[in-house]
Amino acid sequence: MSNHPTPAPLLDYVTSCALPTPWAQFTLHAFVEHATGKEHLVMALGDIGNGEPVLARVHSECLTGDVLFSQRCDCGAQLEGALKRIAAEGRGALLYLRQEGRGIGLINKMRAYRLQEAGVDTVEANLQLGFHADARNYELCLPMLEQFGIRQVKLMTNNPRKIDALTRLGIEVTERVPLLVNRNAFNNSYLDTKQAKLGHMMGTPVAAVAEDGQL
Ligand SMILES: Nc1nc2c(ncn2[C@@H]2O[C@H](COP(=O)(O)OP(=O)(O)OP(=O)(O)O)[C@@H](O)[C@H]2O)c(=O)[nH]1
Repeated sequence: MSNHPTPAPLLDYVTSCALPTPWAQFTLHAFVEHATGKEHLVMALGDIGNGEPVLARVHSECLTGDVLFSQRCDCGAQLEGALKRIAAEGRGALLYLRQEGRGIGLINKMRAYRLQEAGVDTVEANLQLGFHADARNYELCLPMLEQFGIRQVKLMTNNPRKIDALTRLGIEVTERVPLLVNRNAFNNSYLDTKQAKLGHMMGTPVAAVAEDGQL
């Protein structure tokens, strides 16, 4: 018998409901994180527990982009693009993690935006405020994916850190699906900085989410 105690669970699965969207009727699942009380979500579609790799997105909360239509980032368009792709495939999962502002929160992200308005880039702004360039970790993804029996994902991301993080957690990323959407005059230099300083794989951008969901 092992002397190692079983690690305490990071979060609890709480409940689910139907979530009709313009593209498909998802099931919304809610978890509560023990350490913070934050409510993390999974939008699921189709039979995601059948052992086949699941088209998946790990999406960090961005209230300004996801809800308030901000063009300063690509977050809202990525959220919409990912859901459209899952709907088109008829199967997939979007993990909605409450990691606003790359983990520094909304108010601090707004402070970082003010610094960017004064000329510094998105990474330097975080550092000037005393934060890491990217304060996120992805350990919650493991129990969230395990809840549905998901061990392999086709991950919609441009961020190599997400692929590394999931791989280290024991989730196999069988494929990376680029999510290049909504480069515009307001977020152009932000996206360039992500590529130059955070290692994002930005490839050839397209202007916007296409009507048919093909990105
Ligand atoms: N601190 C900070 N956070 C930002 C800024 N712009 C967007 N964010 C946050 O960054 C997170 C999204 O990160 P991104 O770098 O766009 O994307 P990613 O999640 O790393 O990678 P992808 O999977 O390719 O989208 C969200 O939590 C946003 O709120 C910014 O200028 N400063």
